[in-house]
Amino acid sequence: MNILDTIIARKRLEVEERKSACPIKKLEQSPAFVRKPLSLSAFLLDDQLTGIIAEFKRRSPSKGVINATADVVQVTSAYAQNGAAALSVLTDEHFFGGSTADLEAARINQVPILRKDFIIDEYQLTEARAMGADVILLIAACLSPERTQQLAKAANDLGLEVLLELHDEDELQHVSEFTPIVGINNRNLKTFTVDTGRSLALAGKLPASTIKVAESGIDDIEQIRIFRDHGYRGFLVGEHFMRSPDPGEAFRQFVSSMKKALA
Ligand SMILES: O=P(O)(O)OC[C@@H](O)[C@@H](O)c1c[nH]c2ccccc12
Repeated sequence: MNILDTIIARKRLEVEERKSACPIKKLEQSPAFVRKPLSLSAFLLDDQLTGIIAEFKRRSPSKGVINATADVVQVTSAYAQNGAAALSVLTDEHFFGGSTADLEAARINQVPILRKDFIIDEYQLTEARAMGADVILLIAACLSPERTQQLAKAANDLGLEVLLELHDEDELQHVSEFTPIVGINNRNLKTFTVDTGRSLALAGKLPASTIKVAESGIDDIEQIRIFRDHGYRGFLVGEHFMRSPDPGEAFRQFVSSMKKALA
């Protein structure tokens, strides 16, 4: 079994446990349920912002512990105050050290929040809405095209936007009217190999109207310039900031150099 299969197998059990612990009706009573979600598309297309979706990630199966001490409110607030177009917050506990509480804490910020998790069931969409997320991730590598469409439509019906994550050309069939924002993950979730050429290779194969996001392995401004030249409007960056003892400050410095370099 590859790592993605292992994660999904565990996720299925977790979701069943969560369903019995907290019925949908209860999730729907959460205060976050009545707020109007923010639009990732609008924030990504806002030229005053950077296009960066800045991630809060404590650890990962490929890298182990990335940052054991970072404070979610401090870091995500620094991201938001320094031009992040959106926040990505890991909510998977077992493999990434994230939690619902992390996302709820990040909600003090007025920028879109992506619930970064492995979504396989409608219940997780209601959960995402209840914890205050604006956007959910759907990973083509662990869903059939039909299932992707169903989940994307259900997410839209709940007022959530979707970031559809693809890794290769075969997964293009997952794209539908419900997924106008597409991320190309440079990391293969089955083998962990990272190749930023993935985003470049797939850029031209997406429908022209797609809002494109380059994901993973991004650690310098020159890469962002190249992605932009290939039509990318979004850049999902985690480790490069989280690796720093002060990820918020690392983000601020990155953005300041980026403004100078890309002015
Ligand atoms: O830390 P990086 O290399 O900057 O990558 C961020 C993000 O793209 C990565 O965390 C990610 C992309 N898709 C995922 C799916 C699940 C978990 C994590 C991810």
